[in-house]
Amino acid sequence: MPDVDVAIIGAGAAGLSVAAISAGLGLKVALFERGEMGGDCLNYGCVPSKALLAAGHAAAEARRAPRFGVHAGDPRIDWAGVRAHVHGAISAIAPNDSAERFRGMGIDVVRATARFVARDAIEAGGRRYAFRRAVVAAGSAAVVPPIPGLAEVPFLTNETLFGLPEKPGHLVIIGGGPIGLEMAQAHARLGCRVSVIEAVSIAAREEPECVGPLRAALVADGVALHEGARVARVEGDQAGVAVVLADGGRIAGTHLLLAVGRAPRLDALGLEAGGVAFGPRGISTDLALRSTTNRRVWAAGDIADPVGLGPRAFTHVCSQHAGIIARGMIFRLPAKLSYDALPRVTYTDPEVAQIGPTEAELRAAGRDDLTILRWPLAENDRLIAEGRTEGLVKLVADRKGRLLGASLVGAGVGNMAGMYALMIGRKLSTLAGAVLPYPTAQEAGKRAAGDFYTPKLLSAPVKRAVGLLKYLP
Ligand SMILES: Cc1cc2nc3c(=O)[nH]c(=O)nc-3n(C[C@H](O)[C@H](O)[C@H](O)COP(=O)(O)OP(=O)(O)OC[C@H]3O[C@@H](n4cnc5c(N)ncnc54)[C@H](O)[C@@H]3O)c2cc1C
Ligand SMILES: NC(=O)c1ccc[n+]([C@@H]2O[C@H](COP(=O)([O-])OP(=O)(O)OC[C@H]3O[C@@H](n4cnc5c(N)ncnc54)[C@H](O)[C@@H]3O)[C@@H](O)[C@H]2O)c1
Repeated sequence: MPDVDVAIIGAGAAGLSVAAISAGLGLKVALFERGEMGGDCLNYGCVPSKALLAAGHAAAEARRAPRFGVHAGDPRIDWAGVRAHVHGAISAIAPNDSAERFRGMGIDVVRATARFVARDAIEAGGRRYAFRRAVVAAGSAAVVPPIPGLAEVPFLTNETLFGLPEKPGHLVIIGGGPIGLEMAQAHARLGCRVSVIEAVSIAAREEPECVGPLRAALVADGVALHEGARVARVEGDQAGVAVVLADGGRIAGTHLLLAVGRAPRLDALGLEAGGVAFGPRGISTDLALRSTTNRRVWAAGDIADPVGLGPRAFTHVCSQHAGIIARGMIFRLPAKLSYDALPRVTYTDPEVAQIGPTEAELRAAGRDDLTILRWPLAENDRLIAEGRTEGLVKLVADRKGRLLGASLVGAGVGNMAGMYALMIGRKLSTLAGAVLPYPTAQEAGKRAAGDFYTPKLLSAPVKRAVGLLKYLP
């Protein structure tokens, strides 16, 4: 007889979502967490990084104010105040993810490391829990690459960066993906020297047309970008730490941050004992997020490696996964994961948002029926009024005008991502015909969508028809 209906390993965004749904539907749930409730997003990820960015953006706004005729002087950064804001944001959200709240839902929250000891049993805190179904939501951690010398120098990851008591004098960041870039801009705007060392090019996954404005903004913020740079080794330096490049270059700083990607937390899970197949990218699942080898087990969040799609490390993907698991595991309905309309936003200034695939990804998948529509933000009245005209909206549609992907760059464009996520697969006429409030940045997308129909609307047959219609009474 199983002890619990659902056993969940990990109380991050994914595990908490599955736990709340399962308990809400009356199932007996055990939730295992060895670290902080709320996982990465709350404690070491989205929340502190966005809070730090908010502080950096506030400083940048103060520096920008003279262009409006407003002179507040150069901002003074009080690092203790910045830290208080970051940790205040975590504390304000923490009750939502707390053990007390989840115990209040009737969930057995066990603060211990959990591991499979059989295909239908988990051990944690010295107790064995036989389960009907299990969900592995153990997340991912920062990759520590095999760079010579790294073991001998102090370095930061997302788990230690936000706990740093002192303001870094010169933050050297290895990796120019979303973590590296968000943290580079936040620290630069808060008065730190920042260098980013990127092996390929910054924001390499993003639409190249969107990366240009971001690169220009980072350089304007004073971030030293070293793209196409190969790290040969790291070593101690009188400044703190130095990164030596393969071309002989040397970048010395006070602090080193690693932001070179994520690896699934597969350690300590006893996946072999559970008969749960996994690979270097995570737990192998089908598109219903069910383990390919143990049909009692599902995976959710960063640790899931669904066949053909691969892992995606976003908090909103965790809730998408929870919905898929609820459908398949609890309701026994067909469930199939798709990232066709998945949004993602890098919260730099300007923000970069991608909804669905990029043009390059669609072309690589063999799509040759694409219509590309662009609208520069320089022609948007609201952004002109606010002095933030850099950026663009780029829409990729099929021949019939159905939206396949959208790429945005500009101030605050992340707030528009939801609208495009709803638009994926729909005709652009929905957006072109929508009545949007004036003046808003969203109008740029409506104008881009409208361009799909303009040539048809102004065609000779339509003009002829209008010519005849004018004679009607
Ligand atoms: C700096 C940074 C910024 C980010 N910003 C954003 C953002 O703005 N927007 C966004 O959508 N995403 C963002 N992300 C990604 C987002 O944080 C992750 O996708 C999300 O937190 C993953 O949630 P999860 O539940 O899969 O894993 P986690 O949050 O890592 O939770 C897994 C939990 O499992 C526990 N655990 C692991 N093994 C065991 C075990 N054996 N027994 C018991 N417990 C165990 C861990 O302690 C952990 O608490 C960011 C990430 C980082 C690092
Ligand atoms: N705003 C958001 O939604 C947000 C923010 C932060 C993180 N995240 C999630 O976390 C994930 C991880 O972010 P990340 O930035 O750590 O990883 P990433 O994989 O997105 O980027 C890592 C970068 O490091 C570079 N790199 C790797 N090894 C290197 C080396 N030895 N020297 C120099 N450069 C090297 C890569 O070329 C790549 O550009 C993201 O993919 C995303 O899913 C999301």
